[in-house]
Amino acid sequence: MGKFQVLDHPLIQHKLTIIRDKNCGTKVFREVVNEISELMAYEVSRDMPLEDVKVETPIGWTTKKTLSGKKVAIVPILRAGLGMVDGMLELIPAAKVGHIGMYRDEETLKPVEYFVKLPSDISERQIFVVDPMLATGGSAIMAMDALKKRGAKDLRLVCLVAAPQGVKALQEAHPDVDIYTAALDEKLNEDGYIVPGLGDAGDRLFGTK
Ligand SMILES: O=P(O)(O)OC[C@H]1O[C@H](OP(=O)(O)OP(=O)(O)O)[C@H](O)[C@@H]1O
Ligand SMILES: O=c1cc[nH]c(=O)[nH]1
Ligand SMILES: [Mg+2]
Repeated sequence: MGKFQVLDHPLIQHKLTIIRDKNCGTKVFREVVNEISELMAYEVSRDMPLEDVKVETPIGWTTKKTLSGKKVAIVPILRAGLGMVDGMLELIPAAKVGHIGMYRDEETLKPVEYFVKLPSDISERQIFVVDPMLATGGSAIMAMDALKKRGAKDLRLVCLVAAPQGVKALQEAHPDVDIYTAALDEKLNEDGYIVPGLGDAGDRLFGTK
């Protein structure tokens, strides 16, 4: 089973509370999602492998560490995942960015895929799929299916708020995928929204309804 981790650093918890507030407007929502994503990038990259490298400081030669692992791809699930890309890129600036377009049918809550564009070497990259909300898990599962179909192997999901049902469904469908979230909330309501959650993340990021 993949790792499941709640990244509950005090700064992350504080910032998440700011965007849960229904009176938080689009500008602040977008800025704070960006800040949380940057903090999460720091946490989810903790286990990146290192190797020794020789470096000459102004004082002399030494052997120190440098990143040695796979190259990274950040893959947002459109639209809401886009809000997490810039924050991740702040810390992992050489990452390539793939896109998976998906929306949830409002009646059935089933995801509908409408766009996939990935780096050509996706099978060799460590992949961070980003999406603020893991609700029923349908979108994340379909995104992982789409990635694996195109050769992706090393997959992690980074989200802001997860529902227990979504975590369970994703773990069952893709037991190899690690899941990182800033919060594990209580449940889903009858419309498939996370309770207490933060509402419709895409609408709040982009000012739509
Ligand atoms: O776990 P699930 O039940 O599949 O729900 C989560 C999905 O719902 C939201 O996207 P939405 O369908 O609202 O599309 P949007 O980002 O374009 O608003 C969210 O960003 C996730 O992708
Ligand atoms: O609470 C939820 C559930 C799905 N998608 C959202 O944007 N919010
Ligand atoms: Mg939405």
